Amino acid sequence: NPRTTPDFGVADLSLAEFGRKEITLAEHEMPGLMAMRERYAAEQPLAGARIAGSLHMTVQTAVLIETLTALGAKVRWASCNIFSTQDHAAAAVAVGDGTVDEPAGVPVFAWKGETLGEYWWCTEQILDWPGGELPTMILDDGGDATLLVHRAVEYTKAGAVPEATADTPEELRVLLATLRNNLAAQRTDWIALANAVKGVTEETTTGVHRLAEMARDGQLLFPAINVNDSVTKSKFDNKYGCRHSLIDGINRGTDVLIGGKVAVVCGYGDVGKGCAESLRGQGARVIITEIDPICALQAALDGYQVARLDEVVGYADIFVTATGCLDVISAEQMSRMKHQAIVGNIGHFDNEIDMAGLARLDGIRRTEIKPQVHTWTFADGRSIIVLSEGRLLNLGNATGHPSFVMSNSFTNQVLAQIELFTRTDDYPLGVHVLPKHLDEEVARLHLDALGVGLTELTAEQAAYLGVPVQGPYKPEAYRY
Ligand SMILES: NC(=O)c1ccc[n+]([C@@H]2O[C@H](COP(=O)([O-])OP(=O)(O)OC[C@H]3O[C@@H](n4cnc5c(N)ncnc54)[C@H](O)[C@@H]3O)[C@@H](O)[C@H]2O)c1
Ligand SMILES: Nc1ncnc2c1ncn2CC[C@H](O)C(=O)O
Repeated sequence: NPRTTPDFGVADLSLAEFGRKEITLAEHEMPGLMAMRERYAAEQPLAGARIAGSLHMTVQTAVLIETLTALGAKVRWASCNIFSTQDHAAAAVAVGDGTVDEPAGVPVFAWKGETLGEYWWCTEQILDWPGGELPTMILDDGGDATLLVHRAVEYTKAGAVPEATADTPEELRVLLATLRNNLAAQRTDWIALANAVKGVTEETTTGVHRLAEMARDGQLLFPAINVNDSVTKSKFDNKYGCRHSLIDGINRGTDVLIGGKVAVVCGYGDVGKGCAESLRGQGARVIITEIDPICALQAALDGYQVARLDEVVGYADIFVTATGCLDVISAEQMSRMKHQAIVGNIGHFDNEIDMAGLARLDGIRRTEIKPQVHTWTFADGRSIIVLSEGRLLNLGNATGHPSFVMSNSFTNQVLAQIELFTRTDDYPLGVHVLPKHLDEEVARLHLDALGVGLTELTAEQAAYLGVPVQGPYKPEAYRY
């Protein structure tokens, strides 16, 4: 790749100084990660671990990476989205304690604005360790690194990579081409690599969905920890993180006044709840679409109109998909939207909005306003504004969630990496969650920073509730 120095694939190493300044600010806002460094500095629980990381290469992720290395791990990193990298963070991690001329940090293969071919090339690099070493852990967000390993093993055993079909999504079409080249070059013994991997820790809802399907179909090659369903991840990052970063993306992308407008949020799960609150907080009249009667009822009792998309597509001003599903907004529905309606997605993948169908409409014309902001003009002259080409707009048009909420998510990632690397036998093939006492510990690590005064249970109260004085305080089935 033309942008790639021999060991480091970042956009511009000279941005490292700026990145380091923002990483230093972020560390102060990430008490959970900094506590991990303090608590485990002597023990070095990740010594010997070789972690292949595929997660948005942001300032917050830089603090995660440098926490993993502080605990003894060796790391190689790529982003899990072509638009989400913050180039100054990538440069700072790559330079590390070295210099721009002699970077000595973590090999990073990520830059904002990757092509799909570059994206899968970067993902190959985090699995291609020097000196014949193999990765022993994967840290994934959305499951693309895990998918590449599983497909590479499958095609190695089959002796060929299948051809794409007419309806193969572009992302997977490029993956097939990448694997065809990789297997032809015989650079990697994928079966040995999969056997070397002790397990994967998965960040997000959609990645967990993929893992559950692989486990159900008996295809999982190594155990997984579902980090997303730690309460201190999904009930914080997914909700409060999106509450913060959704409007950041809309504002930076369009500068349109949200107040007074009609905004549609598709999906009222953890992410949709944060999005709806965010838009209502700006004075928008928020309408929810949902398929699940329970979430639809929640939305209604939270005071939102709940409607079918077709009923509102002609008069709403802003549309946000937050479902983890596919084809939520069709090209035909976009063709019925108001002039300059804003359309964006905050779900993990770009299949929530039918961008391919939009591009196939007769007479459609795409105009770049600025990177990650495009107008799509229909034959009759009306246009819509699409953010980040249908990819997650909070990281494509803005900088994603703030450090404090990512500290909760990433402290779970560090604990999950330690659990899976040091206690592998406790995690048989399948998809697991962290025990509740660790979830509560993550919350405890973030209370002081907010001045929280936590009430202590007396022994009598604990006996009455039937819980230990120090917790866990809730049964596994409890829904926070
Ligand atoms: N951009 C980010 O920073 C960020 C952060 C966390 C999660 N995510 C991603 O956001 C997506 C949603 O995550 P979540 O944790 O809220 O999942 P969730 O399962 O809690 O919520 C999704 C909701 O969408 C609903 N839904 C599904 N298909 C629908 C459809 N066709 N129309 C309307 N509603 C539909 C479901 O019933 C569910 O209530 C996932 O892809 C996840 O990986 C993104
Ligand atoms: N600031 C961020 N850094 C890294 N990843 C981020 C950031 N904001 C949102 N994300 C997406 C990860 C999130 O936990 C998810 O579940 O997708």
